[in-house]
Amino acid sequence: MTLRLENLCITLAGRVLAKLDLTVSGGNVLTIMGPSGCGKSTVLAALIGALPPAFSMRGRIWLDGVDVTQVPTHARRMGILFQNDILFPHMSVAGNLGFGLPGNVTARRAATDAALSEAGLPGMGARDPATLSGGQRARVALMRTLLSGPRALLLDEPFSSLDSNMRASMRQFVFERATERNLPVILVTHDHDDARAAAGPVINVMGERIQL
Ligand SMILES: Nc1ncnc2c1ncn2[C@@H]1O[C@H](COP(=O)(O)OP(=O)(O)OP(=O)(O)O)[C@@H](O)[C@H]1O
Repeated sequence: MTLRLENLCITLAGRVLAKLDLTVSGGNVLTIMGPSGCGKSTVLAALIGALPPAFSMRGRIWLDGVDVTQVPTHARRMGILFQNDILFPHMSVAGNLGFGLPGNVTARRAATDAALSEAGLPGMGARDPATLSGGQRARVALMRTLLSGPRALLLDEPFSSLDSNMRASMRQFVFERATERNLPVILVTHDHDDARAAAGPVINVMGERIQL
């Protein structure tokens, strides 16, 4: 799968905030870094089709050769993961994983069981998410996103609430899942170790290369 940002230009009050023209192919990670407030999260909001009204955008967004610029968020199939991604507290782990999944009970059960195993949590579907560790919750949040069948994965500081050991293993877990599924990934981070581990190009919101 391929994600292409064609001459994307995002403005806020007449000022250019971000300018990107690039392609990310499946299994590759593009990292966006830059100071607080420079527009990193705004770029991701534009990609999922949820740009706040204060901003305007020109250019096109392509997923696998399909122009999704005007496709509404729910139909766009961009998976996004945030820092401190919240699992629904009133649902079990399996309930979280199966939320919104199509198919009958048996099909949903099979999908959530497979996701639990992949997350290293086999048989833990009935658990209350509050009883999981931070790393376990992060893996469930990723698997929930992946179960929705995204065609690209956007990561907004998804590792920053984890301690450094957990952070390294979660990074590896996320990048492996994305590679297996051939998903293009855009990672927003402040962390140089994250950027190095991503092993792809590192740019700012103007598309300029950053040397680590
Ligand atoms: N809904 C909004 N309406 C108007 N301006 C906004 C809105 N959301 C963010 N901004 C402004 O847009 C700019 C970019 O914000 P954004 O959240 O994309 O930055 P960021 O690079 O992700 O920052 P951080 O690293 O702190 O998360 C900032 O100047 C911010 O104040």
